[in-house]
Amino acid sequence: MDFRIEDITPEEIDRRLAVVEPLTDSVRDLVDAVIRSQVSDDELQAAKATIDEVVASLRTRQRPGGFGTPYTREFIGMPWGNAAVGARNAIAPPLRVTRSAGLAECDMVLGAAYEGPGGCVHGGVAALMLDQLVGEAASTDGLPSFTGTLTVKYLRPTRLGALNARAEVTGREGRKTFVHATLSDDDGVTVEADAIMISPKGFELPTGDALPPPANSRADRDV
Ligand SMILES: CCCCCCCCCCCCCCCC(=O)SCCNC(=O)CCNC(=O)[C@H](O)C(C)(C)COP(=O)(O)OP(=O)(O)OC[C@H]1O[C@@H](n2cnc3c(N)ncnc32)[C@H](O)[C@@H]1OP(=O)(O)O
Repeated sequence: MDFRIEDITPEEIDRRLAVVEPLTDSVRDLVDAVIRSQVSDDELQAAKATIDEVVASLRTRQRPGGFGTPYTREFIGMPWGNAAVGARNAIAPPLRVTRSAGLAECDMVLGAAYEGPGGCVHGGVAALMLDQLVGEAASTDGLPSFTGTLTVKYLRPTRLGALNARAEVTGREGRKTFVHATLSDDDGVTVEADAIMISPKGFELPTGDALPPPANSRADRDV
């Protein structure tokens, strides 16, 4: 796993986020536009040529592998490639998670890019959102955890649109943390999940303190 240190200041994090967040938003918009566009085939082909040019320019200098999760010396994480929260990842809705002891919560809007059954959220996407939330709830006491087991129960179809996700720690036993999570629409819970999260053996934070909130967005940095 990539836990590299990047020795940068909070101001430099903000500066980088101010550049990449709008870019990622535009790519997100592009994904949605491609799915829902009703322009002609000629216009679609012209769009492809334009997009290919942009991709080629971005590939002139490229990091090998994934983005990883760099940390500052103050242990602020920058998981900007993360599939649920990453500031540089257009696949991420992105989730803006609020945390308190043993609790993680967020509102989100899942649009056309997250469709499984027609008009509904893909079951794997629902599991992805809940996996992130259980990870964040389990980590609020300072140690990161891996998902060991995630059991997902789909109670009824989740319509695309505005949703809320919530995860709460229900117990701890040695390195194991038990977490219950829900995904809800305006009418109540559509998906629930139970997770067993495991802290890595012998892992200690360099500071010995609780993790500061990760810097996934300028909104997080304002907290
Ligand atoms: C202020 C706030 C700041 C907040 C700041 C937040 C920042 C941070 C947020 C990050 C949020 C990311 C959220 C994404 C979360 C993923 O997506 S994680 C990726 C998916 N998961 C993985 O890839 C995990 C792969 N598996 C593994 O690496 C290893 O199997 C594990 C899970 C680390 C366990 O390995 P291990 O430590 O060698 O386990 P082991 O010593 O054999 O067993 C320890 C105990 O766990 C149990 N156990 C082991 N494996 C499992 C299992 N799979 N299932 C259930 N129990 C198990 C054992 O039975 C044993 O129990 P006891 O005997 O103690 O009762």
